[in-house]
Amino acid sequence: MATTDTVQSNQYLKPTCAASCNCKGYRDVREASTQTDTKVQGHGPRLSKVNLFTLLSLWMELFPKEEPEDINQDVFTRGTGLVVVRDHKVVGLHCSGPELHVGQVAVIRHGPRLAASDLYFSRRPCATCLKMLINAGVSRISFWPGDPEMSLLAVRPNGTDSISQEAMLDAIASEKLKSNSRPHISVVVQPVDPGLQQFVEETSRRCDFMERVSGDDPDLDAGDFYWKQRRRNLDTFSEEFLIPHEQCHRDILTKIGLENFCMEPYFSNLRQNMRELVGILASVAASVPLLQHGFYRKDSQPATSEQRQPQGVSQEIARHCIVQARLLAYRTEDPKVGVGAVIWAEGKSGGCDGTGRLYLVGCGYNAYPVGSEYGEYPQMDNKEQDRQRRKYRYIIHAEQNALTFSPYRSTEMAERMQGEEARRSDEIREEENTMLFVTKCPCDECVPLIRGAGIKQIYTTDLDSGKDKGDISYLRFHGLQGVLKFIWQKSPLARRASEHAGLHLTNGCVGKHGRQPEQALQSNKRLRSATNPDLSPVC
Ligand SMILES: O=c1ccn([C@H]2C[C@H](O)[C@@H](COP(=O)(O)OP(=O)(O)OP(=O)(O)O)O2)c(=O)[nH]1
Repeated sequence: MATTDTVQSNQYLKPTCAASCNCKGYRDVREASTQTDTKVQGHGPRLSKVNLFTLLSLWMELFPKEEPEDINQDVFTRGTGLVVVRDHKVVGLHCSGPELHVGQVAVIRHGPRLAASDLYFSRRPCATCLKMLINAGVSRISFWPGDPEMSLLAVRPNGTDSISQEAMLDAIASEKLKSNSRPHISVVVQPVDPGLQQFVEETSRRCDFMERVSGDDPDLDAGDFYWKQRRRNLDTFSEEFLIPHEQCHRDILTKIGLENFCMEPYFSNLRQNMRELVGILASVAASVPLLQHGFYRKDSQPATSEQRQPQGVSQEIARHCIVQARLLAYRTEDPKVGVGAVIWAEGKSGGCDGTGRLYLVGCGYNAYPVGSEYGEYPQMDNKEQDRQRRKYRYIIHAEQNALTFSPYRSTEMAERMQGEEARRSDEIREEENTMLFVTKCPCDECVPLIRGAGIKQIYTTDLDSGKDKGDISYLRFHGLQGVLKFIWQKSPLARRASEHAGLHLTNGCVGKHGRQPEQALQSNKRLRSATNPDLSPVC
């Protein structure tokens, strides 16, 4: 019989686990959610670590596919996203491959390193994956409580049978595996901080990427444009991740052993939390609209031997990775500005992952040093006041965290590896194309680190480039040699069209402070007809 934890006083759903799960529940999860996770004073609401992992898993399910969809998979198997976490740090981002389910991908990619990992799936994994993951010794398997990987919602093409025999057998087998397994297999969807949804909407609408979009087109009603993007995302993501009919959702939960969630108030709270998280994903994804903009090299870059380096990933993949970084930024500890960074590398051989040859090297957000008690360090950014009490000397930048927490750099991992293997895995590989995706122009402190670490390409916005803010400056980025810079800007095609139409364009150095006042932008509101997204590779 399933167990159900009590509900918190605010009537939000407390994370609960299904039958046979002996995890320590909410306390366990809170412990997993710190860098300094106490409520930050004077700070916007924050995404909990668990919800960040959950959102990243949903987003990974939507990773743009370069290969045609797998012809072997039937309509009942749904693509799934996965986040692998060790020591509370993300060490793998994956999605189902052309031939393999994402759980199998994780076993192949991480092997024995999966032991003691926590896995966050965008769907309840099928029995085939589950048995291998249990065998690999993972600590926890958490999944989004929607339609499972072996779909219970899919309809046969001829419409005769709504639930396949296979899916039912799989649900039974998964339950059996769960009840006999050591790892905690559960649903962990935490309540969203009050005000977080609104905070994410506002900050997404005004983030550097949107600033650039509105700065490039003074006639654009940026607010309206953003809301339309968000609405579209919300419709798509809701269809993908939510189950509109309550009874249908209850049926699915019951079939996958989560009948405890079907009771009130847990059921309503669960659905509310799921809706809020999908809303957050829709807002963040709307903040990097590919319609006329994308990541392109600056015209002004001189043609050098740099051009012999491998060219970049597709616009869709670049945007996907930047959205990952924007999600990470909602874990920031800076009271004013959140920054997120992800580093991906392109392996030499073809991968079994839905990400193709790309694999995660590291990710991070700006925060105080690990283990800090919040309040130990100054958080002030008022430039008029005492320099000793400002935040700048203490905050670890997003790129710095991403470089520090590479999956292969944990001490435990290094101890397990020996000799050449340890040496190679401990550094960014010279022969591979390693790419940094960061939501803010790298500052002068980070530029030499990026080059020194062997990053080959950067995808970012350059709104702050050229600025000297006293405590932090952005003067070295454009002079950074030997690293290809793909800057968020209008596509060359859209730029030419705008130039023809005589539109004013911001140059990357004007930045957000050079933008026209909001009021001026609001005048003459007119949504320019959106051209087709430029789907060509970045160049
Ligand atoms: O490459 C970078 C640059 C900055 N940061 C973080 C560090 C710090 O937490 C924050 C500072 O950003 P910013 O320059 O925007 O400072 P601000 O406090 O927002 O100042 P201003 O209001 O002048 O823009 O951004 C990074 O993580 N990576």
